[in-house]
Amino acid sequence: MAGTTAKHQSSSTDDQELLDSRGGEPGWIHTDPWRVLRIQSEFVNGFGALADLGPAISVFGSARTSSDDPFFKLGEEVAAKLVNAGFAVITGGGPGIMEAANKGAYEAGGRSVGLDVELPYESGLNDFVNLGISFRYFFVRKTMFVKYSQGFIVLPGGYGTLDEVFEALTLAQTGKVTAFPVVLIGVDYWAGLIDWLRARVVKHGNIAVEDLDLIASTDDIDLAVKIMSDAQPGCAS
Ligand SMILES: C/C(=C\CNc1ncnc2c1ncn2[C@@H]1O[C@H](COP(=O)(O)O)[C@@H](O)[C@H]1O)CO
Repeated sequence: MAGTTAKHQSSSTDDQELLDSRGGEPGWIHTDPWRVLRIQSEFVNGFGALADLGPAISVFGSARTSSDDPFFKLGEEVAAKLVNAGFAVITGGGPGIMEAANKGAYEAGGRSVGLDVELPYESGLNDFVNLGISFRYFFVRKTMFVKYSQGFIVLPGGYGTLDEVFEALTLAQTGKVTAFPVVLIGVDYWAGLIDWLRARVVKHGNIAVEDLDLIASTDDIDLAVKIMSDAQPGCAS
């Protein structure tokens, strides 16, 4: 079987120790209040490192995309175009689409940010990050993506990518973030999901039909970058 599944891992991470203690050893439960200090320090480090980043767009997508996949090239190209449009590029700092976007941003001479997370199977920051921060906790890192970017561009991916998409959509739907475009690159890849949202989720009344407008889907990376630029404060178009 391809890939790595956390349940088969013996090494633990701070995230796992915090979250995965159901019915478990009281020792961990008693240390959780103290863990708050460590979590706090992650927020402080992240806020400090990213405070002067300027306009930025996060680019997401599969950690498993290989460099010969056409979406890897698209990830590079869209990141380079974001840099040329005046944005820094933020990714999860890992392999696959993250590496593609960091490569595109780095080679275009832009800020190429990697927000890495401690995983049982370490991959570390890719070689194209020029501002890297490592996090122990997924939820701290996720705050940084939303707080320090003005929109998300999303290439094909799996659970991690879907989590990032739906977090942004939930925050936009509930008004926690405004003017926050989410553009999915790869019309064919995403069509099934968008069809399902329309045919089932809207139909059952679980989202409003207007909530679909929070998502754009295109194969045109120039359009994706334009959507990001047009959503910026002060943009006249
Ligand atoms: C799978 C492998 C390494 C994983 N390394 C990661 N490093 C950093 N960020 C990651 C990693 N894996 C997932 N993420 C986050 O989720 C998104 C991709 O998840 P998906 O399930 O692959 O779609 C990505 O945007 C990251 O934020 C070894 O190859």
